This record gives sequence, structure tokens and C-alpha cells, in this order.
Amino acid sequence: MNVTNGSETSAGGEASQGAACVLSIYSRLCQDGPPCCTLVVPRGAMATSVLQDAVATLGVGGAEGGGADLYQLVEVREEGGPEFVLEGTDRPVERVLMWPPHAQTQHPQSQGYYFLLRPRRHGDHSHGDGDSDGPFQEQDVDDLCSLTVLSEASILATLRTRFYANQIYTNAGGVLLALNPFCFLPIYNPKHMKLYDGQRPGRLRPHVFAMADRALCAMLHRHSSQAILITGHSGSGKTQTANFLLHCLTALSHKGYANGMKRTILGAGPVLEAFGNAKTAHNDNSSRFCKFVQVNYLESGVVRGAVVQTFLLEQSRVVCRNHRERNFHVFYFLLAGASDEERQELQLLPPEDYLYLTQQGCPMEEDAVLLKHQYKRLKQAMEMVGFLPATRKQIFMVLSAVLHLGNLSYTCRETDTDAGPDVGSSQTLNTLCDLLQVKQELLQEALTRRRATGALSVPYSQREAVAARDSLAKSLYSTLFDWIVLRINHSLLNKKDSQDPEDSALPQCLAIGVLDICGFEDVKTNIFEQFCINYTNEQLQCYFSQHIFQLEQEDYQAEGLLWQNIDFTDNSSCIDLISGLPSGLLPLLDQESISLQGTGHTLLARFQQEHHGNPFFSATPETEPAFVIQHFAGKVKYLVQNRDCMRPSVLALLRCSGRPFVRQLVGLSLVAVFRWGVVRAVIHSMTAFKQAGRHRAAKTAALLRRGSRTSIGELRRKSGATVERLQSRSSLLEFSFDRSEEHPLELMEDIFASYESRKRSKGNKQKQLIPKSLIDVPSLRSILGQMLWDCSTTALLNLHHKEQPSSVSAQLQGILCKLLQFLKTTQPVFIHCICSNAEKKEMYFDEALVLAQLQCLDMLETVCIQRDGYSCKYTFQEFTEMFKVLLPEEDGEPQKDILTLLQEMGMASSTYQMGKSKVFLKELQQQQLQERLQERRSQELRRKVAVLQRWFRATRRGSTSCR
Ligand SMILES: Nc1ncnc2c1ncn2[C@@H]1O[C@H](COP(=O)(O)OP(=O)(O)OP(=O)(O)O)[C@@H](O)[C@H]1O
Repeated sequence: MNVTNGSETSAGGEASQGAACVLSIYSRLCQDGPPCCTLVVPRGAMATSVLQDAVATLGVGGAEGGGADLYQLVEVREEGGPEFVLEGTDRPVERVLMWPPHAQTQHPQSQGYYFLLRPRRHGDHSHGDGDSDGPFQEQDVDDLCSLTVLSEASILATLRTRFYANQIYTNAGGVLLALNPFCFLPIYNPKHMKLYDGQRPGRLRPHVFAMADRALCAMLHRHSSQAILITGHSGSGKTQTANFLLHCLTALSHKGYANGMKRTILGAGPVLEAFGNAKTAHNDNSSRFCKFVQVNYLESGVVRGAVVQTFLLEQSRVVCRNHRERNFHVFYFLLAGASDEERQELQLLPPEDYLYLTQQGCPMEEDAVLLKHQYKRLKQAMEMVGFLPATRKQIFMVLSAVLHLGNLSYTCRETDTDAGPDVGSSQTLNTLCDLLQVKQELLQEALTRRRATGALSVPYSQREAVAARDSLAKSLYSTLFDWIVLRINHSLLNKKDSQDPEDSALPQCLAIGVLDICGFEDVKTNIFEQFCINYTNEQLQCYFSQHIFQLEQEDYQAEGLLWQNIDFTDNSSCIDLISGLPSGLLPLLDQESISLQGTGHTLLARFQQEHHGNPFFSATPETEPAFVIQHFAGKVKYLVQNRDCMRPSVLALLRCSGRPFVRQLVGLSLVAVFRWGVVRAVIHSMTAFKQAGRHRAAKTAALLRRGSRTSIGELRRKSGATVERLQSRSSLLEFSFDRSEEHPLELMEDIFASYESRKRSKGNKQKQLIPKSLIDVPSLRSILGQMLWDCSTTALLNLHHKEQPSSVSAQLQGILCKLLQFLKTTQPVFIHCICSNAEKKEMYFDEALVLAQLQCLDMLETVCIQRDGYSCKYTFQEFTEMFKVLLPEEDGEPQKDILTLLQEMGMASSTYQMGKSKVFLKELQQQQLQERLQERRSQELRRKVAVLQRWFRATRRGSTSCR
């Protein structure tokens, strides 16, 4: 045994099979003893024996030895990343062999890959995982609707008990509640996925895999598309849940795999996360965009392709963010991980020299080793979804330009004020011109002057110039992000999808859509970005209410209850205020934006003029350019700002860039740019052929002169290789597509590992290009058609052209309209994620925080009884009390008349129509009394409570979140 201080022995009672490996095992609880032991473990040794040796070596097993059953062996891959609890029969050395090479021989904790010895948690039955997942016995605790007593306390207690028993999933009627444990439980391995495959709902414990299976089965049996909607606060686990779902949806895909499709779908996640996620106050890996992934299936259940759609990227994060938050991950990965050569080529500076990264007290104390590793992972993931090195370089060039833009500074001129502010430094300008391949005078002009009519231009004020600079940085970044999404979609395209471009409306085939949207936002300063996010939440809330309401109605009818014409609390008035034609806030915003006289003040004046007296709208004091909206989740104050758009002069400048990639990003029509790319590639190829021909002629002549012969085939092969090299230089065509055999069910790390080993076996070449059949205009049109938004650059950049481009709000409306259209064709499944504690502590249940989230979800707070247009709200506690009164313990009559009770609770206000409600409540009483008389009291009571709980869910306002 080799403890960190020196001694060594070999672990594992099994005969040594294959090479041995040195394992570092850390003890989480060890305060005084050695923090780590190092064991030499044969390849075939099982976790049980390694665990026993580790417990003995670390001396944590008690005086008599033994005690290994109190512990579990956990594999940690990357600090803060997934933890995998090993089962007794797992072989630790085999796990190590899937780690990156640098971690395989030595793995100190500081480098992120190691084993951990930790006490077995309450509820862990065997080594590592839930072999215990047989048919579920205690059906009643799986679904909150089955609780006999429904109260804040009982719901909270149930969730807490389940949480500490590692049961983080609980049903609440048709909604799955998912509590974030902040550590990876052993419930996501392939065995679990198989367990849930094809199981009847309710037979096994609630699980995210059960939801995936439910959606897949429903899709196959009903021949209709399905949707899974994930909601929750920031940091509650939405993205993680979406990732588990996608793993499961691609893994459960029946009857074999669509080759490399799974890897491409899963590889897209890390790429999007690097470019679209950032560290925030709530979450170290917060998604700053909404995502909708549509997995398309053949009728047989095989995955045939996928479409990734993103919207509402938080562009403002590129240039500023809240105190101690970070910019998008990719900047930090790049700056920490780039090689010296890349650093030079991309003209990178140390991170602390970039204003965009250092302002607002932004933390820079990141672990360089971790960031380097993440950079490597990003490059790997980009490779997996088809970006060849040359394309990656172009992407990083643009990122470097965005960072340098932030370093441009402006000073007011003392003389020649007509020339606009002075922009510097000249070194930064030079670097920018080099990176973007534009002329310096033109860049300087575009960043300091606005074009007026004709050839005239007007100088910016210093403030305007800074805004123009930031606007360029944001637009470049968001256009790059959209371009990356488009490219990912190209690699996910199936030939069949591109056959009829005219008929490409969503959905074309059987599909399961997974929607992960940013929750409701109310931050310190809410601007247009928050307005769009909250409007999106309003729309989805409306959909949610309508859908659940419809289900409730069906339930009532099935139960034979006479609850007809029940209205639900709908938020359509708020939606109407925001988007209704002709005078909703968004249409007014659009009108003012194109008006030459339009300013923040004129916009506010119009808002007030049109919506004065609207209960959902209120103005703020005149000194403040803001307005307040009463959303379903609360009041939010929005600041009116000038909207960003890429200035025409800047755009014209970028269109003249000497870098084709930059021209592509800002090109007018993607299809036109694509066609031009093909023409360019053909010209390159022809030139290459000509060159190869000339070489061949020269070589043949030389060979003939020397009297030796080279076969024509060989010469052809050589000239072909030249063409391939040249083709791969064309950024349009250098886009790989991997359709090789699939490994079974793996986590992301395994997928990376398997990708690397496959690559190694193929001589480290990344060579698979998109099949030729997909490099055509119909394919591109098909991708554009399937996406939710109009991703032609005109629309993306909000350009001002003769033909009016669609505005940001019009685009958002278009996206939501398409999304809702799709959702309406589906049978949706809802997952609501709940954050267990704000400190991100492992397995820690903060009751107050969980309760607050449940209240936001309206699970507990109010019961809204509505009938014939009259409504009344009760707290959940009150409602339970009401039930106690309604159903007394002993005699056959209620102890107290329910109406008296309501009056006592102060409910008899003018909005509450006693008469009508009385009829309704009497119906309720009679039914329950009858049931009680039938001596099925407890069973029926449970059923009735469940019915009522479903009923009250119909009126709830849905999830909210404050990022
Ligand atoms: N089921 C889970 N098991 C283990 N850890 C989890 C789970 N769900 C979430 N986490 C942990 O919580 C962190 C935050 O989760 P995630 O990023 O998915 O939240 P989110 O709701 O998408 O947040 P945001 O809205 O800010 O993007 C993850 O990085 C992960 O470490």
C-alpha cells in the first residue's frame, strides 16, 4: 500500500489482470489522518476490494478494522464536475483508463480527476447505486397528489425525506419536480436508463428518464410529436436536466443508432455552453440563452436528425454585467488554453489586459489548469460537431477582435471637434484591423461618425461612440453564436429533411422537443433583454395554464364531477398589453424605432397615452425613463434604452473585410453566401487541378528524363490530396460530419474519451466532411426553414434597409409563434427544477428556499376557486382547514358550514359571490358525504384531495425565476 507519505502495497484480492494502476483515493471526512492514500491496483480489481483497502489504509474503519460498508468509492472527473459512485463490481482502473491521458498515471485532486472515499448516504443500498430500483412499493409518496394531508408542512417534509433518501424526483400530478442535489447521484448510469425503458408510468420511482421514456412511447404509439418543457430558477438544474433527457432520448432510440448522430447531438451541448453560458451570482454555469432541441425520429424510433434552436442570447454580457459576474466562458477558456502559437496568431493579451473582462470587479482568480482543460474539451467538442481546425481559428479570431474592441478608448478633441472623438490606441486599432482585415481609416471613421443623408456624416459624442463600439462587439458576438448554431444544425441534418424545402415547417416528422428557457427575470436594472425574456415566460405560462386546464377538465369529466365552465386565471391581458396589435408595447416600440424623431421619452409618452389606466401597466415618476408591468409572476420595472443595431457604416466596413469568414457572418443572404462559397471552392479546386496538372507534367517529364516511371494512379492520388487540402481551406466546406458506429450509453466524458480513442485508431485525423449530398442549397434552405427564427443576417443584425428588416421584437414574436405552434401539436410533459440550497452545497435541503420556489410555482400558496366567472383565493393551509371542517372525523354532518368558515376567513368580499359558490360547495359537500357513507372514506378522501389538488394546479400561475 502506498500512502501519500510513502509505504506501498497492492490492492485488490483478485488476481492481477493486465497492467496495474496507481490510484489516489481521497477521504472527504478525514480531518486528522492522511488525506489521501495511493494504492497500486490491478486492472481487474473490483471496487469492493479497493474500498476495503482504502478504508484500512486511511484508518477510517474503526478499531476492529472493517467498516467498508459504511463508505462508498466515488470517481470524480473534473473538480465540481460529475461524480460517479462505483458499484462493488465496478473496476476502478477501467474508469481511470477513460480519463484524459494526463490524468491516467498521476491524478492529484488539484487536477480534477481522482477517487473519493465518502460515507455512504442514507438511502444508498449497495455500492454506489440503486439496485434498489425495483417496482416501487410506496406508491403514495411518489406523487404529492397522493398525500392524505396536503399542506406546506406535509409537502415540504415529503420532499425533504425523499431528498435525503436520494429520491430527488417527485411527481406532482403530471409535473415532475426535480430537486438539484449539487452532486451526481448514481441514478444516471446506463443501467438506470434501461430500467426505465418501456416501463408503465408509476411502476418505478419518478425519474427524468421516466419522462423521456414517456415522451418516446407516446410519440411512437400516438404517432404524434412530443415536447418536454423544463422550468425553474437559475441554478435549479434545467440545463443539467435537459442534458440527461437528451442522453436518454438518444440512447433509448430503438433498434440501433443513426450512426454518429448521438455524438453530434451531445457534442453540441458543450459548444453551446462555452459560447452561451457564463458564471453568474446564482450559477457558475448559467445558460444565458433559451434553447429548444428537437430530436427527429424515424417511425421505427431511430434518431434521424436534430435541430438546435437558440434565442434570446444575453448579448449585453459581452460588454458589461453585474458585479462579480463573468463574461461568456469561451473568452476565459481561450485566454488560458491557447498555445503560444495560437496566442501569437490570434494576437491575444493576458486576460487582465482586456477591459471587457476586468470591469465590474469581475473575478479572474480562475484555476488556470481547469480553464486549460476546458479549452481542450471545447476544441474536442467543436471537432465532434464538425468544426475543423481552420474554422476554429476563424471563430477565435472573431473572439479576439471582440475583446480588443473593448480596449478602444475615446477622448474628446480640444480642436477640430467636427472630426468626432479621438479613438485609440493606435496599437489596438492596428490589431483590430489585422484581425478583421479592414482598412484603418474606414474603421476609425465607422467608430466615430454616423452616416447622415447622402455622403454627409455627423460625429458621435463620446458617449455615442462608446455605444457604437459596444454595439459592434455585441452584434459580432451574437452573429457568431448564431452562425455556430447554424453550422451545428448542418451537421445534424438528415438528407431526407432537405428533400422538400418548401414543406419544412415544424414539425416535419415525429419529434421530441426539449425546451430549456431562462426563467422569469427581475434584476437590478431590467432592460429590453429582460422584457423579452419575461414576455416569453408570459407566453409559455399561458400555454401551460391552457394545457393543464384542458387536462383538468378531462379529469373532472372522467370523475363525473359537474364542474363545468370553470375559468382559469389567464394572463392574456398582460400578453395583449405587450404584443397586441396595433398598440401593444412591442408594436409601439417598433413604430418609434423607425421614426426619425423617436427617443426614449417619445416612446414612454406613447406607452402612457395608449395604456393609461391599464391595470397591467404603470408609469414611473417623470424623471425616470422607465415603466412597470404587472406580470403573472410579479411587478417588474423596465428602463427604456436606445436599442442596439449594427450601424450601417460598420456593417458596410465588415462586408469589405478581407477575411471571408467575417464577410460570411455579416453577409446579406446565407444562401447567397453559400453559393458564392461553392463557386469559390470550385475555383480553388480548378486552380488546384491545374496546379497539380502542371506539377504532374513537370514531374513526369523529369521522371521520363531520369528513365523511371510513376503510375498515373499515384499521380492522380497526389493531385487529389492537393485538392482536398485546398478544399479544406475553404471555410464553407470544411465542416465535418461523423456517422460512425455508436458506443452504448455514455456520459459526456465517456463520449469524449471514446471519440479520442476512435480518432487515435484512425491516425488522429479528423477528416469526415459533410456528405457531399448535403452540401447544397436545398440543405441549407431546409435548415433555415426548420429553425425558429429568420437567421438571414438582415434579420439578425436588425439592418436598416429599404425593405424594412424584421425587428428584434418581430423576430421574437415569430419564434414564439412557431414554438407555440409546435407545442400545440404535441403532448407536453412538464419538469420543474428546484434549487435545494443557494450555497450549492452537496445534498443540503434548505427548507426556506425550497418553500419559496414551491410558492412561486403556486403549488402551495393559493387555491383559486373559480366558477361562473366568480373567483376566490385561499391559502393552501386554509383550504386544508376547510377540508377538515368539511369532512369531520365522527358524525355524518360537517362540523361547520363551509360558508360560515369562508366568511370567518374574510372571503365574503364583493368579488366573491356567495350564492353561486354556495351551490358549488354544496355539490362538493354532498359528494363527499355520500362517499363517506359508502365506507370508503380514507381512499375516497385521498382521491378527492388529489382531484382538488389537480384542480388547483389548473389555476396556478406557473414557474418563475429570478436570475
Ligand atoms: N440532477 C443533478 N445532479 C447533480 N447535479 C446537478 C443536477 N442538476 C443540476 N446540478 C448541478 O447544479 C448546477 C446548476 O445546474 P444548471 O446549470 O443545470 O442550472 P440551470 O437551471 O440551467 O441554471 P441557469 O438558468 O442559470 O442556466 C450544475 O452545474 C450541476 O453542478
